[in-house]
Amino acid sequence: MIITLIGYMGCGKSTIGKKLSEYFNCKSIDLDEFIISQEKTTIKEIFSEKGEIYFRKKENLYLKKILEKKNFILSLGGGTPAYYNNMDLINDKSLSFYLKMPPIELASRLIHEKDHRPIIAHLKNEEIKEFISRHLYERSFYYEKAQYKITCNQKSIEDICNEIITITKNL
Ligand SMILES: Nc1ncnc2c1ncn2[C@@H]1O[C@H](COP(=O)(O)OP(=O)(O)OP(=O)(O)O)[C@@H](O)[C@H]1O
Ligand SMILES: O=C(O)C1=C[C@@H](O)[C@@H](O)[C@H](O)C1
Ligand SMILES: [Mg+2]
Repeated sequence: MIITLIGYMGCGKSTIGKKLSEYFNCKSIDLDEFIISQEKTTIKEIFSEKGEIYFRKKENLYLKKILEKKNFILSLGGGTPAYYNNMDLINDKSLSFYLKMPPIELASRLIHEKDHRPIIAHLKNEEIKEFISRHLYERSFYYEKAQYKITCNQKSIEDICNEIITITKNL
């Protein structure tokens, strides 16, 4: 079984992915970390040296490569679903879960962690909330293609993992 976790930056994909992999006793793969290890540089560097289009090409390439494997939890990048035919590939090969969070909560998390996230690094703190609201609205079209949607606001990491586990058990 492959479980993919989808959602905006800061919604908890990496954290939930690691926890679920402990429960299912399988590997957890983080697409951003996979890209960093394969390209031997940071995402920030890729964006500034080679540009976003190069990043999106590599992201699509590594996604396809990872989806050839079996039995793992995959935490996607925040933008992965919005490019190429990535959502079709994801839904074809895995059980996809959208970790849904309101922009206000995402903004309060990301305001402290924006430096290594090139999409928001240039924004002033007071601009972040509005940017995320608009960006999330645009991205939602793709995120909503996930097979399952988990409302994550006000829920603990454990509660979110339990919801995902329950869904997979009832399949
Ligand atoms: N349900 C939760 N309750 C409280 N804190 C959480 C929860 N989920 C995640 N966090 C915290 O929010 C921050 C962002 O989480 P995480 O890095 O897992 O998000 P992400 O979706 O992988 O982000 P990115 O797309 O930038 O990689 C972390 O500091 C994490 O500990
Ligand atoms: O939302 C986005 O477009 C991104 C999210 C991150 O996970 C990284 O994949 C990168 O910083 C781009
Ligand atoms: Mg992450």
